[in-house]
Order: sequence, then C-alpha cells, then structure tokens
Amino acid sequence: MKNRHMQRIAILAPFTGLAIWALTLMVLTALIQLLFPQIVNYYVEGNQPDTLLSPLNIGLFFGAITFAILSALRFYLFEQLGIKAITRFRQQIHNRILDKNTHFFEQANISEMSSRLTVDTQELRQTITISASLFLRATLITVGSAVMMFMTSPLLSSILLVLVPAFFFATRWLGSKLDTYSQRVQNNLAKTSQVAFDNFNCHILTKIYNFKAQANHRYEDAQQKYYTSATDENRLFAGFQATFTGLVYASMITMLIVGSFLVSKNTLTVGELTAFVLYLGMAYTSLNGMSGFWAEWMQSVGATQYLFDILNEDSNNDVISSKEAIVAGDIQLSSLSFTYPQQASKPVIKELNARFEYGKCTALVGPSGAGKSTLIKLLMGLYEPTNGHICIGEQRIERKHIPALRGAIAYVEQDPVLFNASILENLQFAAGSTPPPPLEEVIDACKRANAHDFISKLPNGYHTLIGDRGGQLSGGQKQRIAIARAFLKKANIVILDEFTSALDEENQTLLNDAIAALKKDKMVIYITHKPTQIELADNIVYVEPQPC
Ligand SMILES: Nc1ncnc2c1ncn2[C@@H]1O[C@H](COP(=O)(O)OP(=O)(O)OP(=O)(O)O)[C@@H](O)[C@H]1O
Repeated sequence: MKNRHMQRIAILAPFTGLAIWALTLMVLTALIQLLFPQIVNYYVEGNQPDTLLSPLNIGLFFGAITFAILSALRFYLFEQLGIKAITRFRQQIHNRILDKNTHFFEQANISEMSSRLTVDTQELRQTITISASLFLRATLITVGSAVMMFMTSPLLSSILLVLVPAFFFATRWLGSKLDTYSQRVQNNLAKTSQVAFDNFNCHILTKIYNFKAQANHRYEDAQQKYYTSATDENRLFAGFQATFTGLVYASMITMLIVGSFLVSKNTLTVGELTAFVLYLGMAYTSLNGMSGFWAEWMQSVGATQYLFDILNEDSNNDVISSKEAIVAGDIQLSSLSFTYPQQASKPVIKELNARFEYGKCTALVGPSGAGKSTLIKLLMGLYEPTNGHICIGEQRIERKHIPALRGAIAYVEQDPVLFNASILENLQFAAGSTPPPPLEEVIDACKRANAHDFISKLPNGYHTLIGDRGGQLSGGQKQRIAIARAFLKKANIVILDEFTSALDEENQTLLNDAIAALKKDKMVIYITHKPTQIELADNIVYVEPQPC
C-alpha cells in the first residue's frame, strides 16, 4: 500500500529542485500567514504609530504585496511541477506501450488506454501537486494556529470580513477568461489522446517501418501544445491568486489600521481577541481543506493504478532493440506451428514446412481462416512460433534478429491503417528515415502505386488531411497509399496481404504490373485468392486449414 503512494510521489523526483523551491515558498508563506494575527495584536494593543502614513503602516502594505507575490509564485511553481511531472510521466507510459508486443495490443482496449493515458494522468497532476500542497499548507497552518491561539488573545474578528464586492468582480473576471483558456487546454488534451490512439492503433506499421521515433515525435508535438496552453492557464490562475491574495491582505491591513485608530480613540478594545479570532478562522479554513484532500488522493491512486501497472509490468514486451544483422536469403519454415494464447487447444498453423525463394515471387494461398495472415505475422516477427522455426539463409531467426528482419520488410495490409495526418506525412513516416524523403520521391512512389492521379485531384493534394484511420479515403485509395508506402521503404522483402481486394479491375491490372516490376529486384510474398495474381507468382505456398 505504501509503495503505491510512494510510486506516485516518485514521479516528481526528476524535478526535485523545483519541488524544494515550491515547498520552501509554501513554508515561508504559511509562516508569514501565522505572523499576521500577531501584527494585528501589536496594533490593537495600542502600539500603533502616531500618523496613518507612518513607515510601519506603509511597510505593512509592502509586506502584503510581497506576501501576495510569494503566494502567487508558490502556486505557480506547484502547478509547473505538476505540468512537468505529468508531461514526462505520460510520455514514459506512451513509450512503454509502444514497446508492447502484438498480443498485448490485440487484447487491450486501445481507445480506453489512450483516454486513460490522458484523463487519469490529469487527475494525478491535480492531486500530486495542488491538492497535496494545499494539504501540507493547511496542516502547517492548523498546527501553527492552534499553538498561537494558546499564546494570544485576539480581537476584531470582523477584520476577516473583507471587501466582498472586490472578490465578486475578481472572480467574475477569472470566470470569463477561464472559460476560453480551459477549453483550449481540454482541446489540446483531447488531441494528445487522439495522437496516442493513432500511434497505438498503427503499432504494426510502427514496428515494421521502424518509425517509433516519428510516432513519439508526433505525440511530443501534441504534448507541447498542451504544455503551452496549460502554462497559459496556470499564469492566469497565478495572476488571479496575486489579485485575490492582495485584496485579502490589503483589506485586512486596512481594517487593522482603522481598528487600531479606533482603539486609540477608545472606541475599540481587546487586541488579543482579534488575533485569537484570526487564528481560529485560519485553523477552520485549513481544516476544511484538509478533509477533502484525502478522498481526492485516494481517488487518484485508484484511477491511475492501470497506468502504473503498464509502467511496472515487464511481460508482453516486444523484442528488445538489437543490432544483430541478418543476411538476405531464402526463407525456410521448418515444422512451424503457432497457437493463439486465447485458443490454446487449437493450433492455427501446424508443422508447416515451406520455402520462399530469395528474389522470387511467392503467392500464399489457402481457404479463408486457414492462417495465411497469421503466417505473415510470424514471418514479420510479430508473433513467436509455438514450435518449429524460421530460417533466413542459414540463419535461424531468434528474438535478437527481429529488428533486422523487420528492417528488411515492407508490408501492405488488407485493410490499411493510416494516421490521422496528411497524405504526405503518412508516406514520409513510412520511409523511416530522418530527414524524411523529399516530395519528389514520395510522388514517384505514388506514381508507381497508381495513387498520384487521385491524390493530385484532392483539394490540398499531398497535404490533404485524411481523417481518423484515413476515413476520408476509399478502401481502394487507402490500398494504393499503402502500396506507395511499401515502395518508399526500399525493403528487400515486400509482403502484401490481399493488396488489391478493394480495387477495380483496371487498378488491379495496373498494380499487378507494379508487382511484376517489383519482383525483379525484391522478394515478394503475397496472399491472394485471385487467379490472375496466382499466375504472376514464381512459386505457390498452400496453407492448409487445421481441423477444428
Ligand atoms: N488475434 C487473434 N487472436 C485469436 N485468434 C485469431 C487472431 N487472428 C486470427 N485468429 C484466428 O486464426 C485463424 C486464422 O486467421 P487468419 O486471419 O490468419 O486467416 P486467413 O487465412 O488470413 O483468412 P482470410 O483469407 O479470411 O483473411 C482464424 O480462425 C482466426 O479466427
């Protein structure tokens, strides 16, 4: 139980310096606050200066301004601490999730995971800094007030009744501004959630095209916008805090000076009672704040457990990054078997022996549900065989070879997944190179994939935003972009899963020609049910369905 609390507090660890400053200001402002009733007592007991504009009176006003600034700074630093810690924490989890394997993504609720990454962390930000700081401060003030109440006899509790209309206008001002600012923060927050959803959803592409860095970069961009808007909102709050605190203390000092003036005229007495009431008020307010904190904290501990589990668990990780190379050659499957963990009693592929010759074109055929797509995922290292093995050339493929294997493969899915970005960005991600390929190279790949004509006719051409999962494009258009993406990767092995299923006859013929050109210098493996495409192949591998 203790660990769960410490784990959450530990996310502040990289920002210890900032936390120390914030805590120091918190202690300082709490001590100044506790000093105030004593000043009241001093004045009320008849120690007031002779003139209203005495150095001590004026000094007190300056003291109040200093206190207001210190309080605003304390508030600002705690908020910044929260924003920084949560921005970093969110990036850490995003990175961790991208490192998970295919089974993890197949079983996870991706949309919930993306939303929790955003919403739950936001809740933690609120409790770990602001609520916790209020709690600590309230504890200090409550204890301090209790001690002081024993030592003082205060009067003039009415000093606490500050100028209500000023607070009213200050609050209205904040309310009108906050509406727009909060909306901006929420919109940017939703954008980070959407980018994360997109990145997790395209996890296979991220692995095969090796654009984890670009995916992380997109998320960083969205986070930067969130960071800026949240900081603006924080500044607004800090400004409000300064106004609010200034008003409170200026009005209290006014009351004190007026009150002590009245004392000097013998119309008011009993200074100790004033301080006593002030301490009482402080203690009451602080106690009030403390009670709400614990409930909030526990709520956020529960809400963020899901994310901490992801961060801490080591199972379900994808292949480690490894520089182990592989030498191009035939792909040999030897007694290859695979069973999905969810259907442990029913192997999808059983003791399959097959050869894919290097530099040749192989059609993968078999009835629907026989396991062709599963076999392709095994070839790409997205699943590990349950039994048997895959060799490339003389090399038996192990976990350490997977990054090199994926580096050598370009993949076109049956239902291509595209990022919610422009067509150009989608294609440039695929190259997996920094800097990304120039527009001319992208256009060339699109021409080869017969995609250039339709892209040119879109309102913004290559810069057209294609919506969630490329929803603004037809199935055939998405397939052609996916094929252009494969051309851009310049991989030795091209794997296509029913790559023309959504295309008309004319486009199919054109793409068959493109595949014929491709197989001149690459190893091409494709799943197909179409006789014309089976005829194009040099070899055929038949995947037999397993009995139920
Ligand atoms: N992620 C998964 N988890 C559990 N079972 C799966 C998963 N993916 C596929 N299967 C099951 O594995 C079997 C083979 O599916 P697969 O998609 O590999 O077949 P296929 O030959 O490519 O079919 P089609 O020609 O219809 O695309 C099916 O019975 C399917 O239900």
